[in-house]
Amino acid sequence: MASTVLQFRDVSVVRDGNSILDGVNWSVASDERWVVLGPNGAGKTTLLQIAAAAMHPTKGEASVLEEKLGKTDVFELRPMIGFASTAMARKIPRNETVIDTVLTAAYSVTGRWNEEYEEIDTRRAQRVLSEWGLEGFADRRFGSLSDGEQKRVQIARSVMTDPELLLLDEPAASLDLGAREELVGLLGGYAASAASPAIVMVTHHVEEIPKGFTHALLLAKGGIVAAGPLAEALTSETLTEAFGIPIELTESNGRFAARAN
Ligand SMILES: Nc1ncnc2c1ncn2[C@@H]1O[C@H](COP(=O)(O)OP(=O)(O)OP(=O)(O)O)[C@@H](O)[C@H]1O
Repeated sequence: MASTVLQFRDVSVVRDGNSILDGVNWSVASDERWVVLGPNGAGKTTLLQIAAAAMHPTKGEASVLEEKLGKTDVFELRPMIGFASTAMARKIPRNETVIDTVLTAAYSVTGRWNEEYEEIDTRRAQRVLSEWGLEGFADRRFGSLSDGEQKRVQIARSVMTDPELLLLDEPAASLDLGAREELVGLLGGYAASAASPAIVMVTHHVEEIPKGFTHALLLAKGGIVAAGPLAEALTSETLTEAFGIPIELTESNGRFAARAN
């Protein structure tokens, strides 16, 4: 049976007197795959920071994996959350090998030092690499990889610990068309598996929504414009409202495209 992995009740985040998030009510179940869309500055990354137990709401209440933030040890919670973002990627040493980049997730560190890894960890890291199309890359240096390969390593790292919640902040940003399609295809396969955790992916482009994603959250100015099953929450009307320009959304075979109308 599905459990609730995220529960936001009236969540607000205030910085310098400005509401970055304003009264957000949102819940995510373990079998759901969410895309989060909205204009620059809408609060998407802030929302993801709370979901990652990396930030507390200023007001309201947020539960992550059924633990209330502020009343739980976030250091116990975080290993159960996979998080891939550009900020995270910046912490990975350029000369780290790909296998160590993935393996070190087991200790929540970046940069291998003196940790001891079990054979089972190494085997799991190798399996995860092959699942993300990275066979043969284990001994390559992270800094020598293409953007597309680096993005896949970051995701492989974030699923290494078998998380119960996977957060992806713009995983396809800066990728060329081929690399994007490869990544979106892999994410679609991952999303379709019942063994995969709940997924929340922030993106700027509806073209990057993989097949198999089930729900959408549209944010604007820190508030929710629409939230729910994809077919209801992601429409020309909701995109038009969120972005403040007339937008036409089209769908073909489970993939989306959008342009100004
Ligand atoms: N620590 C902070 N202090 C003041 N303002 C902040 C702080 N962190 C974020 N903001 C502001 O809050 C707003 C929302 O930021 P956030 O990064 O969550 O938006 P976003 O939707 O992810 O934007 P983008 O699509 O550009 O990445 C922005 O206007 C940002 O400048």
